[in-house]
Amino acid sequence: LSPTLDCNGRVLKLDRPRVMGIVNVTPDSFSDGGAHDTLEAAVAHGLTLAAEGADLLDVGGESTRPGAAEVAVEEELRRTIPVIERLARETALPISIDTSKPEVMRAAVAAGAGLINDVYGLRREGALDAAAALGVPVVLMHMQGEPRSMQHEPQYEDVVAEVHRFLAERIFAAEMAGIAKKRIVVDPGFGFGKTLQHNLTLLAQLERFGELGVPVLAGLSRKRSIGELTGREAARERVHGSVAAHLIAAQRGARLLRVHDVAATVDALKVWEAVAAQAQPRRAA
Ligand SMILES: Nc1nc2[nH]c(S[C@@H](C(=O)O)c3ccccc3)nc2c(=O)[nH]1
Repeated sequence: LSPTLDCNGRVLKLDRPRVMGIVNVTPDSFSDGGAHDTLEAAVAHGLTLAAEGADLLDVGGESTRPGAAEVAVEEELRRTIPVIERLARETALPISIDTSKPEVMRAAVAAGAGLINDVYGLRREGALDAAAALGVPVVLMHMQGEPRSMQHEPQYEDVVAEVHRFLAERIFAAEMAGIAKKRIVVDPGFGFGKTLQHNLTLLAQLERFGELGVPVLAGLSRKRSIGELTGREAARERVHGSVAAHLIAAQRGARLLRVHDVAATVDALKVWEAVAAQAQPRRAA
């Protein structure tokens, strides 16, 4: 399987695991918090991740922190659109917009974004039609419940089967709305309505999602589960655990890894790729 995604003219090859660098444009991610400072800092951060070897940049304006209040569409636009415009001009990388709102999807693609990354799986009103009309690839992620409530004792009969079924249904819904299957990526949504045990089970059985016939994205970077396993309270001290988790995800078929720490992940994947190339006959160039 060597799919490529045409992201608004910028091609993302998924012939091997690729690194999606996270550019959070939420005031709480840059201490000064002023709008202009936030914009400059976000653009600078995106350029740094590009220099570290990111294959694409994921721009998000809404902190989907559990318990977080919804961000109004105007605020989300104010945060993300200027950053996407600047990054689209200053890097050749594909840019994804991390949003669930159709208005933000439209404005982001107009500003140069080439991929929609929706943690809500295009379930908001108008999202499916907006994504279909925009003609860019989409990431469909599983979430149980809503961001505010998802971590209140999440439960599953069989977490892999239930997440698998949800993603199969979202793929079907997307195809019915006119989104070609070759433009779809799926994601089990680590940390979105899952306990540590659920996340570990999903990672251990990540290959199951390859059965859906579309590329798989994994995003564990600096998440609570990594903190619980390593005892690292501070997010920035979870780099090693995050790299380990993403290497396991790559080993189990993930072709997109959504990470904060691009340089560390790129290095780990270079080691993985060299060995993977040994194991099989010459991989397709
Ligand atoms: N496709 C895809 N998009 C994503 N956006 C995010 S936000 C997440 C974080 O820790 O980055 C997060 C979760 C909860 C609160 C704050 C931030 N996580 C994913 C993911 O796992 N997959």
